[in-house]
Amino acid sequence: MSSATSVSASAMAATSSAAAAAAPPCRLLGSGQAHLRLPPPAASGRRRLLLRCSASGGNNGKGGGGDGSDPILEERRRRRQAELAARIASGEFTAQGPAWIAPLAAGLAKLGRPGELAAALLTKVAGGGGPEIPQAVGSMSAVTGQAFFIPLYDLFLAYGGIFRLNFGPKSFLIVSDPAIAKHILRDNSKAYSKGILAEILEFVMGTGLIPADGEIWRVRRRAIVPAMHQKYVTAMISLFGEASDRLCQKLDKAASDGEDVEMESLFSRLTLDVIGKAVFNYDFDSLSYDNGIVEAVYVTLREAEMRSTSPIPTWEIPIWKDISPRQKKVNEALALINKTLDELIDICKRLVEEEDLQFHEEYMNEQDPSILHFLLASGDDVSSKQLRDDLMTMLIAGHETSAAVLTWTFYLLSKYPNVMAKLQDEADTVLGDRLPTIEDVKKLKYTTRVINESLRLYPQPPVLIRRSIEEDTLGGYPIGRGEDIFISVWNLHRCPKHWDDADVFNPERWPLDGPNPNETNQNFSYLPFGGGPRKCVGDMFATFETVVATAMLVRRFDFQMAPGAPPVEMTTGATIHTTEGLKMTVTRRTKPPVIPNLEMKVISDSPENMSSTTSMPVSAASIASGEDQQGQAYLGDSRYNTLTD
Ligand code: HEM
Repeated sequence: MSSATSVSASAMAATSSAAAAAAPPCRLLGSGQAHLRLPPPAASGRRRLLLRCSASGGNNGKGGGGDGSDPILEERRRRRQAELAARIASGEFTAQGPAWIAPLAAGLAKLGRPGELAAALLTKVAGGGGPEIPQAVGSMSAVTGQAFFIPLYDLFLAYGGIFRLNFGPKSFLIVSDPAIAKHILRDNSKAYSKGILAEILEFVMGTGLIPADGEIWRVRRRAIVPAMHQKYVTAMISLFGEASDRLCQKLDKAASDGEDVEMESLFSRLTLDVIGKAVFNYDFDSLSYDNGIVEAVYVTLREAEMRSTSPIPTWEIPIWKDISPRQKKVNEALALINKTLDELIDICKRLVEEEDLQFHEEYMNEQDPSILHFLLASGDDVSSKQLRDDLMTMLIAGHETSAAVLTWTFYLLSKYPNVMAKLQDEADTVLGDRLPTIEDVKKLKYTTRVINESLRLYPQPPVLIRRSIEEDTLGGYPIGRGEDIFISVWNLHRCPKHWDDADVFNPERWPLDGPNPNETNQNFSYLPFGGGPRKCVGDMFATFETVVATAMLVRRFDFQMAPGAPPVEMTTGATIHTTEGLKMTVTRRTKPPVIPNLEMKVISDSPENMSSTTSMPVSAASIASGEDQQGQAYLGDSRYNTLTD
């Protein structure tokens, strides 16, 4: 078990202080040995329905792929699940108090120590009132020992699409219902901020697009999204191909030398190299070297993860934060990254001044197609600090996510050889030995479905975080301001009510000629890139990137779990990591003859066959024009301006 994924007494103690109101989500759900007790759920119709779902075969949140192929993991998972189920059934998790208690207690707790005591007293004495939002209170031992989003699944099956999770005076709403998710993310998004997420990411992303709220977010989103226009994404295909080819060369050597490879770290390097070039035209070349800047990026990323899972916010302790060797290292890393970004911004400014290109909607400098170049050429009136925040945000957002998608895709492929064989057939037919073009990518339909399905089983990130900044009604329950909310994408993507064989990796569930699955056509049961105005700006980029890498790798190699590889279990940072890496044996494939498949059709460009912003050129065009396929605009349009005004 990773200490990063359980909740500790100190974490809960931390949550009860004003400082900890700013604590990161995983830290709060976080790590340790404390005991969470959740109340018997209100006997609502919804809960009974979901309990039936559970009996129909719900998940499990097992480590690894959910295929039951590792008997040790399976046994461990079964034991945990049985223990949690027994505790839920015993009523240990069910609070009797009315739902207004927890928000009131949370408010009191923010008033300092006396408020905390009053909150604890209130929580203790309140009981027996008419149950409203199903509540879970108490100790956390039942949910320790695994990534924090996993036990939330069983609680969801027991308590329903919205329930409250209380730790002492701190409480969270856990949302796993598509209609409620849609309401928060899209229909009433103006009533929600990024809350805890913004607080924890501030040190590294500042007011970049992910943590930013309100006017800053609106202005920055309007500036950045147009940079990812169709021509840009098309140009990126070559970049994806070249970077993937460098990884192939590395694997080729490993195959010759008979060495096993740790694919998770290689995918991380692949996507770092890609995003550096794509965002600010910097070649980290991390697949070849470990230079200072690469190390600085990883120090910063690990720090962000540590802060989101640590029970004690040591980085906030006066004096200690200045003398701690760890914080010193982080500060040095950040200083180096900032210096490098400042230099890149300066170089790019000079290039823009010298160039003779007219700026237009699909402006792109062929030598430097980066987002930074587009922003500067567009005359984006922004401070260097804000520009750095934006670049850093995209570096992180577009790096770990894509790496995690590739890691779990290859893990799944190692467990499902029939899928791997179909994938290889498609790559042989479409690609041969060429680097992919945009036309090829459109033909890699099965590969796209494999990525769609991998993202269903392993959403990155597994939870979305919001805080209510206005009163609202969720699932029929009134909620106040200041509620911290976790939308469990993991639960949505594995809900047995919505998915047949929810835990099975089955790319065939998405017909090849059907629309590309997205939150709109799946009615918010499928949210791989979020939804509403805060939807991922890099969805199409990331889909193409992972499709190209997957197709090129399986075209050249067979992948198997290495003999004696550690079991693949999950732990969380911002995305789902493995606990001990993904150690694989790669073998060169003997090339089968390429038989052209005349049946192979290009994915249609017709709007009804497209995702809202994922995947294909129509989508790119619509992003450039600020619209999705439903004609809803995502930036710079009156609808979302109104929402954020
Ligand atoms: C497979 C890879 C990726 C996945 C699964 C992914 C997923 C997501 C999700 C779920 C969100 C919504 C977060 C929320 O609502 O709280 C998001 C937002 C975002 N993503 Fe991605 N992302 C990926 C790749 C990328 C790439 C490559 C970039 C940049 C090039 C990027 C940039 C962003 C940004 C800037 C936001 C914030 C948008 C806003 O708040 O307006 N992402 N991403």
